[in-house]
Amino acid sequence: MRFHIYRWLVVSVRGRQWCLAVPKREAEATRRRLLEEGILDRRYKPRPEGDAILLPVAEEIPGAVLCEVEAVPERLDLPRHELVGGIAILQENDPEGAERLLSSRPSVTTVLFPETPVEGEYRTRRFSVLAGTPTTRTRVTEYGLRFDVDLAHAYFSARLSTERQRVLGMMEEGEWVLDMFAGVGPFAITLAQKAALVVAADLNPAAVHLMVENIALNRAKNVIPMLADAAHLPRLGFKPFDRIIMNLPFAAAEFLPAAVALCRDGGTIHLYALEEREGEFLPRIREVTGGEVVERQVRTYSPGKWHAVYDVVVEK
Ligand SMILES: C[S@@+](CC[C@H](N)C(=O)[O-])C[C@H]1O[C@@H](n2cnc3c(N)ncnc32)[C@H](O)[C@@H]1O
Repeated sequence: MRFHIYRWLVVSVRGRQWCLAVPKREAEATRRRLLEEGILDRRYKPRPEGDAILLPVAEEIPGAVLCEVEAVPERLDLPRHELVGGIAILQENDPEGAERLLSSRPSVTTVLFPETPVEGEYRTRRFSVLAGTPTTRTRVTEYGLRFDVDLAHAYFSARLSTERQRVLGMMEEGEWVLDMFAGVGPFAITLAQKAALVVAADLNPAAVHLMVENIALNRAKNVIPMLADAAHLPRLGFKPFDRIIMNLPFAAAEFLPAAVALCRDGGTIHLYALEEREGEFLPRIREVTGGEVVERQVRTYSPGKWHAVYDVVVEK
């Protein structure tokens, strides 16, 4: 993600908080992106400064500066959390904070704490229930689509909603799309709105099970779900795809030769990768194609690491 930053340091004695200073015309779109990524610090009020708006952020992300901002009194005592449908995921194991959150937010029915990071081949986490209904299953509404998710059994991130819309915006009507690591189907079902056909594969039976339900829920009749290892897809004799989604940030680069084999000349691959320096995966991409590559930051992952997406035009 790229922000247009006005660089200056606002010095004050109290209430100093990391903020992004963004031009007023971009403030609302940036605020929404930061909110989706769980980076906006809603304990503090954004405020105008000259021709910019200062948006409080929860961590020192690139371009953030220390500013004085006013607290939002009624939210001060709510723990930091990420919302996925009716589930709130806390960053800290705080059962009392979980109860406060549950009673102050009518849309939240369950509060979870992740006992593990995202791990394993299926990219899932283990959770403990801190408050509310003991479940890891919920329904997410995203840009008019509905996705049933089970956070303990299949990967899902609400923080990628803007990214899915970005890719949808790049598409032409009638494209053939392949989602190699489709999870419960959020990319596949979103892109099906413009595609002629979407083939959506995943190795995790629980993810494919939910994807089948989500296809039906959204009446996406042009999505074909598959329980499959992406490595086998080139052997299945598909017509070359116009667009390929590779959202397996820890290992997607290993599948690049398979993706290039499955893509038509002039088609686009969206490769998601976890990186520590800009352009880290460019040499891997250059091993398989010489086409145009545009890289952008999707979201921060941990200090010094971020999720990047490479939009790669395949040249054969
Ligand atoms: C980071 S998740 C992305 C899911 C989905 N695209 C989304 O955005 O919600 C990666 C997915 O890849 C699946 N996966 C891992 N290795 C795979 C493989 N070799 N072939 C197919 N799917 C695989 C996992 O089960 C997981 O659901």
